[in-house]
Amino acid sequence: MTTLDLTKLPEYLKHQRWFSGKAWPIKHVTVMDHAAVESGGCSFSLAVVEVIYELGSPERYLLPVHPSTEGVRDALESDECLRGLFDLIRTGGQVASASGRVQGEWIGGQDGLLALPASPEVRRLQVEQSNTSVVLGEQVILKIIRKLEAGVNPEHEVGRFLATKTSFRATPTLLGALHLEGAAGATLAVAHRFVPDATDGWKYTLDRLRQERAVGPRFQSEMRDLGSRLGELHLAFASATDEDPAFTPEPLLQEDLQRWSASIVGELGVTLADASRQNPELENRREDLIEHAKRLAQVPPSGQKIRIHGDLHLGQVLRANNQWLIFDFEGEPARSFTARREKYSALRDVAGMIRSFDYAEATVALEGGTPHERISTIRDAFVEGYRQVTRGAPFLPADDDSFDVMLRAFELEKLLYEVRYEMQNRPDWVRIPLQALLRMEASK
Ligand SMILES: Nc1ncnc2c1ncn2[C@@H]1O[C@H](COP(=O)(O)OP(=O)(O)O)[C@@H](O)[C@H]1O
Ligand SMILES: O=P(O)(O)O[C@H]1O[C@H](CO)[C@@H](O[C@H]2O[C@H](CO)[C@@H](O)[C@H](O)[C@H]2O)[C@H](O)[C@H]1O
Repeated sequence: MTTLDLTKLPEYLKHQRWFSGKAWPIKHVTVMDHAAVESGGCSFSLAVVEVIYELGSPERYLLPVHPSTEGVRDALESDECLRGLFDLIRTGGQVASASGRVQGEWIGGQDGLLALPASPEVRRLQVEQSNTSVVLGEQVILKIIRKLEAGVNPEHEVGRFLATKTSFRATPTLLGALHLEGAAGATLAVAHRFVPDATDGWKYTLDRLRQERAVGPRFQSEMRDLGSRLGELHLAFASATDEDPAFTPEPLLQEDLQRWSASIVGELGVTLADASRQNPELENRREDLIEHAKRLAQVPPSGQKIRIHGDLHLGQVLRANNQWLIFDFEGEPARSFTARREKYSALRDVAGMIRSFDYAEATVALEGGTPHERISTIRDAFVEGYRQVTRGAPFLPADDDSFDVMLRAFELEKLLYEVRYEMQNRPDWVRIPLQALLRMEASK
């Protein structure tokens, strides 16, 4: 691309909030594909660049930019350009790129456009994010993905499946997306229905825990509802037919249990080696924790593997109009798209949410509040709601013992992921999963 001064890009990238390679020396940046977009009164370059580091794997980023004398300027600072990108989505428009094309996709039908003016107001979200999200006309939330992954984007794939193939509506509906087709193919942006006056589940739960010394009947019933919504989501995933092979349930085999168990044992080795330096007490728990992980391999196989949320925690649910909505189907950011799209036991999501209750209680305790032992009540209410709607579902283990052993093993797996996540991202928080590891009761 002639108009982009590639020598200026390393400096530009290092100043961007969403650029995750700030700590690594960049060898060079190359353009994989680019398009000249002229839409909604704005013209800019939409480039996909590959950043090659001195060490480590290359990364791809989306750069919607205006070439300028200093190098480049972010085109998303302009409301006109944001509206231009959204226009491509809502009109299903396309623009040729150097080696493929940029293609808009609208699945929201005419209803999705009702009450949305031709030139909607743009409101930027005041959240620290690794993507850029804006609200358009208070109706649509448009997320422009900054760091691109090769392959099928799970957030788009899941949102599309739920919106077009199921009756599950406890999620902000996917309205459309923008894709780059061709050798550097990737989903560049997703548009969902914006839910006004929503509180995220993390804030909502912290407020409840700050206000209530004991878990009152209302909070308990809300947690039961949360469990039921998750159960309904899993029923929706499991309803897939052969038309959607990426979603159709598959039998859960002994070798799946063995593979998952071995992977948790491996993660224990790596994670405890690092974490024991911070808390040597962990070494005394090693054998018990390994036993927990190994019990997973001994469960008699029953049930199915299905698509799951994959990174479920309280920050991935919204509370609006006294209802829970589940969103953000991207999966765990540290895993590849292929790994995030794997079918798994549904209990992995149940375990993820249970871990989040512990985080919420620990956060309130760290603020100076005394822990009130409320977690088991919340957990029981959540699991009860889940079990109520999924009773007899073919994807769940056939007996209660297997359910319990599998759930504990997945809690351990999530705990280990959290220890690694916190050590890398928020070292002050690592004590939350570490304390939980120390508390995990000996395997029976
Ligand atoms: N459809 C929606 N309606 C209302 N608020 C939303 C919606 N989607 C996301 N949000 C808000 O925007 C924040 C960031 O969205 P998210 O999809 O989690 O982006 P990211 O994956 O970049 O973190 C969420 O924490 C939530 O508060
Ligand atoms: O929301 P993301 O998809 O980026 O998920 C990542 O970040 C989460 C933190 O924001 C992290 O979640 C962990 O902290 C939460 C509290 O902030 C807690 O509720 C979760 O239970 C805990 O796992 C998540 O693991 C990570 O993938």
